Amino acid sequence: MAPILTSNPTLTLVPEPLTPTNFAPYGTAIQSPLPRDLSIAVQPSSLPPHNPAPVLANQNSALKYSPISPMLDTYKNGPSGQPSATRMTMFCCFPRKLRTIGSGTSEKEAFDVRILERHPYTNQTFIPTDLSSHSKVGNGDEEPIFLVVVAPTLEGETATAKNEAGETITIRDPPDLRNVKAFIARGGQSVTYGVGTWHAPMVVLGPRRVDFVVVQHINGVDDEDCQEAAFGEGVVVDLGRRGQYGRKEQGSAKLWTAKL
Ligand SMILES: NC(=O)NC(O)C(=O)O
Repeated sequence: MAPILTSNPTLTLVPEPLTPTNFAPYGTAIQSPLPRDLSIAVQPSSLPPHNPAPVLANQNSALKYSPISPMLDTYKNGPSGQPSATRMTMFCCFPRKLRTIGSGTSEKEAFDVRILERHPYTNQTFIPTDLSSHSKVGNGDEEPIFLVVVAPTLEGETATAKNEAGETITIRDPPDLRNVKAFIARGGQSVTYGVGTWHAPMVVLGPRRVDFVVVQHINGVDDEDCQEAAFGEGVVVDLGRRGQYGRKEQGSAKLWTAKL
């Protein structure tokens, strides 16, 4: 069981659409730099500048962008000195249960963030499989989305928590629970959590399961592979009206329809 932090903040988060820019402080948001309707491999020089610049590959039938996200391994800084290896895993993530907040016409759905975790010596990439990058809006036929919840690290600080045995322990470099952020990601997007970035276990929202290929490093020492911090019901993601997952009457329809 994850240690439970003794401080219990109250915070309501309205998620933003995930973009490479707004996620940059926490890692990398990966998405195609090309418009969806580009169906021939054009000369790279005819495209807007991009970093990394694309090159033609695969008998000129592909545009290759490399590197798109780093694969970082800092286990050499871990106390055990245990060697690490690159690991590819599949996480089959089922839709999460939501809670109703408000009442009557202002009734909304909400997700309670009750736990954050981090990988202090590796970054970690979640790549959804079987998710169309063409998310539809509407009842019944919409694609699932996933919620990416992250918190900055209070570097060099400690927080008090209770472990399973009820003992008081300290968590080093704990999450800054006053500055948690939530992002909505959709098909066509992947996410790399930076080394040591606090994040919620993957949250899939919508009608069906999403399977993710996950790439990271691992050395088999529990506390070096994954650290967790649990807390009470205070951190809530406001997902808007029922079935809309953050899509509001105006403006935030962009959550679903934002172009790459
Ligand atoms: N992010 C997530 O869903 N899970 C992990 O980070 C994990 O390693 O368990």
